[in-house]
Amino acid sequence: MSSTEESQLKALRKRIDSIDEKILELISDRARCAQEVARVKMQSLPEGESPVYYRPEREAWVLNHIMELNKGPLDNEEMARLFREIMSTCLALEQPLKVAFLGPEGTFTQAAALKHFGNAVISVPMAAIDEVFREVAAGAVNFGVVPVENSTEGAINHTLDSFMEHDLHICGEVELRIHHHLLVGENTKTDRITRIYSHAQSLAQCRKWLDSHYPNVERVAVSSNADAAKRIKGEWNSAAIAGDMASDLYGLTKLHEKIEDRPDNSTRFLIIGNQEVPPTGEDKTSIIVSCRNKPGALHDLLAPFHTNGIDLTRIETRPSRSGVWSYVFFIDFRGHRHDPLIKDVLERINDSQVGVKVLGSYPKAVL
Ligand SMILES: O=C(O)C(=O)C[C@]1(C(=O)O)C=C[C@@H](O)C=C1
Repeated sequence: MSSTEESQLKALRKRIDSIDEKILELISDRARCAQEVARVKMQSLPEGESPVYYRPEREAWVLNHIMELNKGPLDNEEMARLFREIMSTCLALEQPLKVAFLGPEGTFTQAAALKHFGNAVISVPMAAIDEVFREVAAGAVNFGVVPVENSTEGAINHTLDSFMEHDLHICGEVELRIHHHLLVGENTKTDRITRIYSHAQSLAQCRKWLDSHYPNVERVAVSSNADAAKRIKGEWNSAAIAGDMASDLYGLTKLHEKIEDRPDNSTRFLIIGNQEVPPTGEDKTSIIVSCRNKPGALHDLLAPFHTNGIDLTRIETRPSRSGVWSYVFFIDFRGHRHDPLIKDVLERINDSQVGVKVLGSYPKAVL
């Protein structure tokens, strides 16, 4: 390196050091503000109530605001991710959040939980979707994260069914781009792979790629792709399909990257809790409606949405679990349950159908 380069580097690093010192001071200032916020939340409480530290509507506002102000060179998502982590750490000063997710460690659901809450939360793996619901309902954790739909494979029925059994609120949503990789451990000779493990959904999402690259290799469905990654660590000549988190966690090698059949493969996850979230202006609402099995029932159900100009984003049908109702619709739409037009729709559906349960209104995914 020439002496001119060396002196340029030295000067730039001096500038970086001074900027870092300012950032440090500002982050500490922000953290002290969050501690003050916690104190205010404590003091204004009615008798017997506990403070609500986590405020998804405020977090969505902060992240959207940062993205509006951002002029680069970092792109909006990167900048919001940095602020996501700062807020996560500030919240941990107010209250360390415990978040249950569909485990084991290294699943896409854990990646979604950390994307939504940041890395300062305590994430707790659960063996099944229903266990995540039960853990939240029992108050053992503050929130839960469960997958609800995949762009290639459709609805996650276990999640929809669990909503019928538990009285929990949806407090948020996360969308995650799902990239699958073919992973191997150090004992596997890459030309001798005889088995490929993954979750059934992940095998399905990579079906065409597997058909053309490994048509004669046995595909074994296991309980999660993180479990697949864990298994092959000690096995000879087997591979797993899983994502980055599982690959890093178990120290595996990526033999082929991004092998999902559809490049836009993504999964939507829901945050479940006990808290109702106020409007942000960019919200979604999810409801369950049970209908009588009569001609025109679906038309009658959807008509109020049409007349009030409400944008439906998803509709799923599930068989009803009680013998009384024959089918149940899960409907997502834009807007908040407190918006006048939506209040009106909900009242009209309530009059014409057997039952409506509002699962929650929550900010549209920011990141
Ligand atoms: O504004 C609040 O209510 C806060 O608690 C502060 C803060 C933040 O760090 O900005 C932290 C946690 C909340 O979830 C939202 C925002």
